[in-house]
Amino acid sequence: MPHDRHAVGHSDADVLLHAVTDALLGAAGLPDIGVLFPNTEEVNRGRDSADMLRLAYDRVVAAGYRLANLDAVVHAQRPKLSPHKAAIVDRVAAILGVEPSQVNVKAKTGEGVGPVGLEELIEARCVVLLEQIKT
Ligand SMILES: Nc1ccn([C@@H]2O[C@H](COP(=O)(O)O)[C@@H](O)[C@H]2O)c(=O)n1
Ligand SMILES: C[C@@]1(CO)OP(=O)(O)OP(=O)(O)OC[C@H]1O
Repeated sequence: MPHDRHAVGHSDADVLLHAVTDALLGAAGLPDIGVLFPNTEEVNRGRDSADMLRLAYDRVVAAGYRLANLDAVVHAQRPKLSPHKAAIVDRVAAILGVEPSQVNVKAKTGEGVGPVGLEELIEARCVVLLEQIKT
């Protein structure tokens, strides 16, 4: 999405995909993204977060779970996410190989105050519901 700022990270710093990744891993009782993909390893420099999300979800499935649905919120003063929400949902669903109806993405400004409102950072939170894969 075009913007005059960018997030800083060791990987590609995709805040939303990292939140989704950590929520999936956490719900399955697995180690977090920083343990699976340490920021001390060169292989993870500039790494595509979609790739990490895919691998993390493979771990979740291997642990016996699959996604029922997820709900994420991006806290960002700018840019406006609304025009892009459907594309973001479709992209997250495609990465995970699930239906777009299983993915919900919301956005909140910081109402102009605090680190989000002053555009010092953006953050994302995500909750997921997993179901056990019946064997
Ligand atoms: N980066 C953002 C932030 C918010 N929105 C949408 O704007 C509406 C109002 O947001 P408030 O934080 O003032 O409640 C709301 O519908 C958000 O989804 C956005 O698109 N992009
Ligand atoms: C995934 C990693 C890999 O470098 O990426 P970062 O962009 O540093 O993102 P963050 O979520 O702060 O920490 C986890 C890192 O291990």
